[in-house]
Amino acid sequence: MLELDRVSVRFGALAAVDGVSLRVAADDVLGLVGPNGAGKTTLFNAISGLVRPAAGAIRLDGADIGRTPLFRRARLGLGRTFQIPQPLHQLTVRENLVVAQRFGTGQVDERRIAEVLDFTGLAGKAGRDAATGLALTELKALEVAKALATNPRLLLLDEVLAGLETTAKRRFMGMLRDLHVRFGVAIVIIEHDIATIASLCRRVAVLDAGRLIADGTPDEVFNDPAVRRSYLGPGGGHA
Ligand SMILES: Nc1ncnc2c1ncn2[C@@H]1O[C@H](COP(=O)(O)OP(=O)(O)OP(=O)(O)O)[C@@H](O)[C@H]1O
Repeated sequence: MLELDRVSVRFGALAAVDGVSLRVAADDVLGLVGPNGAGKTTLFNAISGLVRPAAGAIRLDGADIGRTPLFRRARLGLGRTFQIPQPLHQLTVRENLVVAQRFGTGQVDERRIAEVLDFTGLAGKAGRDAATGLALTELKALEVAKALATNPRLLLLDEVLAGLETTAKRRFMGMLRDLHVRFGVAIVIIEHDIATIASLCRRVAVLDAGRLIADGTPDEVFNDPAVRRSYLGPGGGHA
């Protein structure tokens, strides 16, 4: 469904994303990993329309969306979350979903919102102030809920699991697996923890200094000498 063809993003002299070609299929759960500053978030920004690539093509279902505005990409089925949850201040959880849904679909679908609140475990918190009334796990769930409210076919998840303690992380991973099956959404997830990626994803892509250096099953990728050198360090230990 999504095809990146030699995509590059530059900030001045820095090639933050450097000639990346990658395909994501409708049934993929793809892990995107790499050291800090490798270009993962920038790649998400290019796909979702927050930054414009200096070169290369981004295609969704074969159509070039490289110059398509952000909201239109959302309406084509691209959903994303942000690394640092930023709910709208002075709006409730439910109102945050309404705003996100209106942006991403152009309308408000109460049934979908109720379904998403229920699915993400936020139904009991729907009336809370989203910026001040939620714990970290709930804030992360709200990020996913906002994206889900827009009926995405592909969800880009930027470190949604980071900072969660073990039990909450396990529950959250279960929710992501269910989401993939129940809503038929393809997932690309940025995550630093290798064990998490290996358990959640059938496929892993590795970025290093803006370049894609590996793309395969977790087994293939994490045993690739180039990945071990660059991502895991010279000793091959955990990052
Ligand atoms: N708006 C910007 N202006 C200038 N440089 C930027 C900008 N955004 C990102 N960069 C730089 O681009 C490179 C890639 O950053 P990016 O945030 O995409 O990496 P990342 O792999 O997501 O890192 P992390 O794992 O730390 O989140 C870094 O060197 C970063 O400093």
